[in-house]
Amino acid sequence: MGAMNAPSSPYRSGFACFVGRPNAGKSTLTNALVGTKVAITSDRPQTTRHTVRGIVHRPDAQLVLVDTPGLHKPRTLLGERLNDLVRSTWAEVDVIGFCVPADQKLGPGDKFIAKELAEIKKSTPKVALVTKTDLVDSKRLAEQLIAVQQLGAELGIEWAEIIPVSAVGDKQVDLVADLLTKLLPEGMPLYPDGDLTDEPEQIMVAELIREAALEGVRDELPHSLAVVVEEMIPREGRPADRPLLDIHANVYIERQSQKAIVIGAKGSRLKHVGTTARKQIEALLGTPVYLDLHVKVAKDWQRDPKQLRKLGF
Ligand SMILES: Nc1nc2c(ncn2[C@@H]2O[C@H](COP(=O)(O)OP(=O)(O)OP(=O)(O)O)[C@@H](O)[C@H]2O)c(=O)[nH]1
Repeated sequence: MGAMNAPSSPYRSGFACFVGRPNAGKSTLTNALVGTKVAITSDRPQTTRHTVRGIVHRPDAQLVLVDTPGLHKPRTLLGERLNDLVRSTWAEVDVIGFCVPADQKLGPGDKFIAKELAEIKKSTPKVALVTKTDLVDSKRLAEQLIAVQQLGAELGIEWAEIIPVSAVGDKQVDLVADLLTKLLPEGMPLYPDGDLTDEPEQIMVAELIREAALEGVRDELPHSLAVVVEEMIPREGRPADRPLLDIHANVYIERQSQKAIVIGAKGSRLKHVGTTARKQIEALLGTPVYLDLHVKVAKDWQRDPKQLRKLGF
């Protein structure tokens, strides 16, 4: 039978990244597509600092999602590095998804990013994703779809697709995967089946600690906190059925005065941060963890290239 039928569609593989202003729903959509929590989401902007990949495996395609930090107006060296990282990621991927939330009018932030997008080579397909459709009625959604269409026309971007999607409401998530994979080049699988992310574990662990340390004090320490996992080693002499992973991590802040905020009265806050992070790390790695946290001052690390390198930027 097979020989007479139209040839089956070729295997496709490649990279996609979602761009959009902070809080546009990029991480949540990545997680919904991959089906497991890989990127760190939060209801506060700019928590995604590292390139985190999620991998969608399909019988006929493999879609590797590269999650970038939000592009923003650089104020510090760190800001510039992040923007460079974003741009170099855009230039390398096979398809770009431009995310705009349905519940907010297009603003200068979206235009700033769309303008950058217009500069990316024509051969890279660009898809517009109107996210969070569960938050609006159909009239508002239609308006947003038109606004996105017009923004593209204004800037000379030809959208390969404009797709409304709700990651939280699980509406059209599969369609997004279908349409993105169709736009990928033909090619072999890039990762072994079953891999969900190639983000090194230490970076994911550091992200979880950073999230916990920022909880509730983001206004006081918005960008001045970095976490480095110094080591992760299985505790020696444990019985095979009761393993324990020792994790030593440093929380870096910029100024001595911020130390008190992180540590709290008699160390109460740091203890809470440690417990919260430990539970999440245990869930991520599937093993009991002993987490040892130290708070250190790295003076003005955002402006110092040597410190930035040490902190992984
Ligand atoms: N109602 C609803 N909320 C959503 C949806 N997708 C994301 N959100 C919420 O919007 C907020 C931001 O989502 P993220 O996925 O962290 O956004 P992001 O674009 O990755 O943000 P940055 O990492 O700051 O760039 C979170 O509170 C999410 O829960 C959705 O489909 N529906």
